[in-house]
Amino acid sequence: MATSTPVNVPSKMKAWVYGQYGKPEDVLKLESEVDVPDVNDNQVLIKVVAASLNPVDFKRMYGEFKATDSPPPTVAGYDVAGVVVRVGSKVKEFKVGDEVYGDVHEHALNPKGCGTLAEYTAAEEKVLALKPKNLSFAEAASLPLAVETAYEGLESARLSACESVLVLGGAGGVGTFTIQLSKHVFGASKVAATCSAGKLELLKTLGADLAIDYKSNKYEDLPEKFDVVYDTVGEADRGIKALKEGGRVVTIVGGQSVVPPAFVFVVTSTGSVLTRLKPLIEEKKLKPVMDPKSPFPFSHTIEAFSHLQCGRATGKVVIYPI
Ligand SMILES: NC(=O)C1=CN([C@@H]2O[C@H](COP(=O)(O)OP(=O)(O)OC[C@H]3O[C@@H](n4cnc5c(N)ncnc54)[C@H](OP(=O)(O)O)[C@@H]3O)[C@@H](O)[C@H]2O)C=CC1
Ligand SMILES: CC[C@H]1OC(C)=C(O)C1=O
Repeated sequence: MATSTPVNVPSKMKAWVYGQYGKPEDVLKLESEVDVPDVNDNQVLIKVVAASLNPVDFKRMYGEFKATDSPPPTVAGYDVAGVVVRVGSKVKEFKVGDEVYGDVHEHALNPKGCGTLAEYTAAEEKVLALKPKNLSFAEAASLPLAVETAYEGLESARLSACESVLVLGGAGGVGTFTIQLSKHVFGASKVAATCSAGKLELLKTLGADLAIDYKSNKYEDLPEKFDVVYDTVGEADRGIKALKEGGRVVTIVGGQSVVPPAFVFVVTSTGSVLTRLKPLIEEKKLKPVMDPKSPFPFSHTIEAFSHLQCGRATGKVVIYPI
């Protein structure tokens, strides 16, 4: 069992909380007397240094997943980077003082416990990893849910070395990691990706061999076809038309009719993916991509949500300092 020196932890904290489903600007409130979460035997308590936003945050707030959600009141937020201040009795991998990061909700559509848009959060040991020393807390907070979705989604599509991939939505939180992982981890022979005209060069620096301006090109009409299409924008049906014989479309966007060879993928948060990618992160072969407006200070979280909801964020929207 990890040994630890007790750290003074207050009983109350600031946190962004919503008591009912609705739009962030209507229901999300900064409260100052929220109970600091307890930790069970398998959890650690984290002093939050940075957090990042994901579309699932506002979709959950709208009530899109109410059938499987833990009902409000809810502390919002999935991604965290911070410092361990307390460990449960069965925690083995971490000790007080460790710098950690992760997506605290193992099952994105069935989230339980405290979110990360708070001064403290609690998380199961298995969803966390040690923060790479070459990443700031803000950079680290930008990775977990998006990079795990990119990695696990590519695994589910069985992208293998020397195969080709088309990423629909290459400039987003998930898309920027999907390009990098396809090239530098999965060894794709050809990586193509779509974005608007102003982001073409960014996608090439991330590893795209071909960046397609989706506003002036219909990718499914291009002569080149792909083994895998990774859809982050809800275009699985069009993606099928861009496939080679035997190809497959992995889509991460719900609410669309999806037929084989397309399938829907939903991320499972696990620190093991972050640990597996740690050498690549330390070698700078896998890099965080922060939206130019990031980071937003904790007090500006509503503005951060508005920016993310516009659907034009480039890379990740990060909340720092907290
Ligand atoms: N199933 C799962 O496990 C998960 C699902 N998701 C879902 O995946 C989707 C993407 O998430 P995330 O990457 O965080 O989203 P982002 O908000 O980060 O995506 C924003 C990006 O999308 C790009 N974009 C928007 N429309 C298009 C389009 N038609 N073609 C190409 N690019 C486009 C924009 O680029 P531009 O300005 O150039 O248009 C922008 O850079 C969301 O719906 C999210 O809910 C996310 C994570 C996990
Ligand atoms: C099933 C798609 C849903 O799951 C996550 C994590 C999102 O962001 C979604 O839209």
